[in-house]
Amino acid sequence: MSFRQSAIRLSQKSKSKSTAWASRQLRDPYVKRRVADAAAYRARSAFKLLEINDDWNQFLEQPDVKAVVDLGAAPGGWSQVVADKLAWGRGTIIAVDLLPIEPIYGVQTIKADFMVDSTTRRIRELLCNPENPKGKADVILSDMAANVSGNVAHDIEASLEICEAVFDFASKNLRSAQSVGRRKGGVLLVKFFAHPLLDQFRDERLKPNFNQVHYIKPDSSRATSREGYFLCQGWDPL
Ligand SMILES: C[S@@+](CC[C@H](N)C(=O)[O-])C[C@H]1O[C@@H](n2cnc3c(N)ncnc32)[C@H](O)[C@@H]1O
Repeated sequence: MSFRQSAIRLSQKSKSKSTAWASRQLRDPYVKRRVADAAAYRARSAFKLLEINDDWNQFLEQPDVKAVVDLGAAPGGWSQVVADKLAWGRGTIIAVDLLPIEPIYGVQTIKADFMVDSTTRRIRELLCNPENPKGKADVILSDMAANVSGNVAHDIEASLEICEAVFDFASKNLRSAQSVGRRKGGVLLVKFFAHPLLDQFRDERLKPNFNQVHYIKPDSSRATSREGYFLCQGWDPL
């Protein structure tokens, strides 16, 4: 087959792929809701956080929750949900992403790579204020995901690296259940890609250090995706 024929085949294939994507988008109830909703969230992923928060004792709405860090936040759907739950102005919300985030009232944004030390230092500086002199976070959210490469081993390794870095950050910056006086105080919600190595991460890192750890696959997360979330409540370090 000539190069031209192959190119035509490829373009037909990618056309049918993009048609399939478009028709899936049109059928997706969460995309429909986002388009129809007057308060339109910036991203479909906002519905995942709304669903998880509703299903798990509204952890974002607890009166002692005053500082939230949202990692991998662009375009800002989760931060919009958090700003809403924290009544647009109560407390500190810090959103971090490699990509720019359009301003959201009540949210401070950092455009940087979370995986470098200067970014975690910057987050800590923003968390520290007279009401929160120790600069602790009550909730840390991570929807961070590296670009999918198609190479499963590489993608799993990238997910594990992100989860480890998020856990390390949480271990230094999350308010403990004891200091809040609530068994479920100090919450980490972190996205991962399903693999036995991530189960090991949950068993060795998360379970010994939180009072409760749940595996969550929200209804609004596509069934075909390997993504899941660990919801960890009650930071109680060993
Ligand atoms: C699924 S999107 C997040 C969607 C977001 N929760 C929302 O509701 O709008 C994942 C994000 O992780 C970000 N990301 C991936 N690696 C990152 C890193 N090392 N540092 C900061 N952000 C990162 C990507 O740029 C991307 O915007």
